[in-house]
Amino acid sequence: MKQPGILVLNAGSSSIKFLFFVEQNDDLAPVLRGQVEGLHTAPHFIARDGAGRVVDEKRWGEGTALGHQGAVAHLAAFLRAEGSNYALHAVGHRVVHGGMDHVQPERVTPDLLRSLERLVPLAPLHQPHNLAPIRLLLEHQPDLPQVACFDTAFHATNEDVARRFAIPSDLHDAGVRRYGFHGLSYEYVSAALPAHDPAAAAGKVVACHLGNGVSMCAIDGGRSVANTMGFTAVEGLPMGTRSGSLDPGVLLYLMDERKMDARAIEKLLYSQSGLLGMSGISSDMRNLLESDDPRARTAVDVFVYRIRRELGSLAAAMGGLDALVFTAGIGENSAAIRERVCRDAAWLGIELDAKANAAGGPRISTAASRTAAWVIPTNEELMIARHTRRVVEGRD
Ligand SMILES: Nc1ncnc2c1ncn2[C@@H]1O[C@H](COP(=O)(O)OP(=O)(O)O)[C@@H](O)[C@H]1O
Ligand SMILES: CC(=O)OP(=O)(O)O
Ligand SMILES: [Mg+2]
Repeated sequence: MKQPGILVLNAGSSSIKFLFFVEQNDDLAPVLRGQVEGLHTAPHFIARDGAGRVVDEKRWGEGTALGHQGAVAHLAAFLRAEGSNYALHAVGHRVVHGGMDHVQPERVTPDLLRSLERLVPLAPLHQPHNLAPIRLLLEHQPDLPQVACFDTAFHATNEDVARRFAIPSDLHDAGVRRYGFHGLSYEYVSAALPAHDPAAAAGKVVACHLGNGVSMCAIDGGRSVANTMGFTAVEGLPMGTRSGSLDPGVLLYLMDERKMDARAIEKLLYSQSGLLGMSGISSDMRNLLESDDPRARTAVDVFVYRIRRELGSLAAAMGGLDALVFTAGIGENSAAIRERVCRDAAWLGIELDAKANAAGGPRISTAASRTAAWVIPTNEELMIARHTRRVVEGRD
């Protein structure tokens, strides 16, 4: 008999990541995982089994415009062959923006898809790509259960005061408000923290999702109370290629004096700013940390400085701090960035254990540290698989 499984898709702007989960000891375990990356440059597909062995790989030549549709078609063919021991039971998708109306994982219907399409302008780098495979599957396999899991949903617990921009309230009522993102990552980290630090998990935590997209979240008693990202995933901290927050007056200046239109400003803020824009070298933190170019140093300094300021702000929003948690590509892998952030946070009671930090944690603060610091690798895909199983089967 074929083992039923859940396929999870996390479709980004230039890559599609997938994992195939099956039931194991009451939880879900990945038996296949992989990605198609470089969709617009030199596409590369790689798939591994549960033990990490490469089971399939394909490279397309430089300049091949495989696109999301081509990547999904390749993935479907791979899963038909390699996944023949498994039965595809349901598909779970990461969808970055759920807007005002979608605050928990939902079964996909044509109506839901139409509603999510209206949010494309609020997440131009993510939403169109998140929705493309949903649309394809809805067309070709309408009976296959699909579940959309939203990055915004975890922040639905934020109070009104944390959500409002100080603009006329009719705009707020129309949805121009702060939503917050990386919620699947924060939800996973919150679910994992009690096993490490039950007292902090019941208390006040700031989690730092430092990846290509970067945000920080204040979590009190397991509930999100504030997030550095807002209406779109461009607010807050500087990111790989996104600017983070800037004086709205800059936008008016760019329009009036530089004659830039919305598309040109979008390109500037989403694709040409952040670490890449400041350094002129790379959006990849590894390259900047290795470089001795002063512009690379400036980019890293600004990145760390903004984290320092946001940490104070998020701790203030909760009136205290019991633990700081690092996650995602930079947070999980860069001891140097963690060290700088923790040293800046000494005033909040964090005392770094340099050896533990160099070793990657999980606990990177000393036993005597008043406030704990942890490294907890995120797992957005497992969170999506769990949500998908719950929505489709009505159980956890
Ligand atoms: N060892 C490392 N040191 C510093 N940065 C790292 C390291 N490994 C990965 N990163 C950084 O993590 C970022 C990508 O994070 P990731 O969470 O994988 O992003 P995505 O949002 O694409 O899932 C890149 O800036 C990359 O440079
Ligand atoms: C919401 C967001 O910024 O996502 P990512 O980190 O995948 O770009
Ligand atoms: Mg990410």
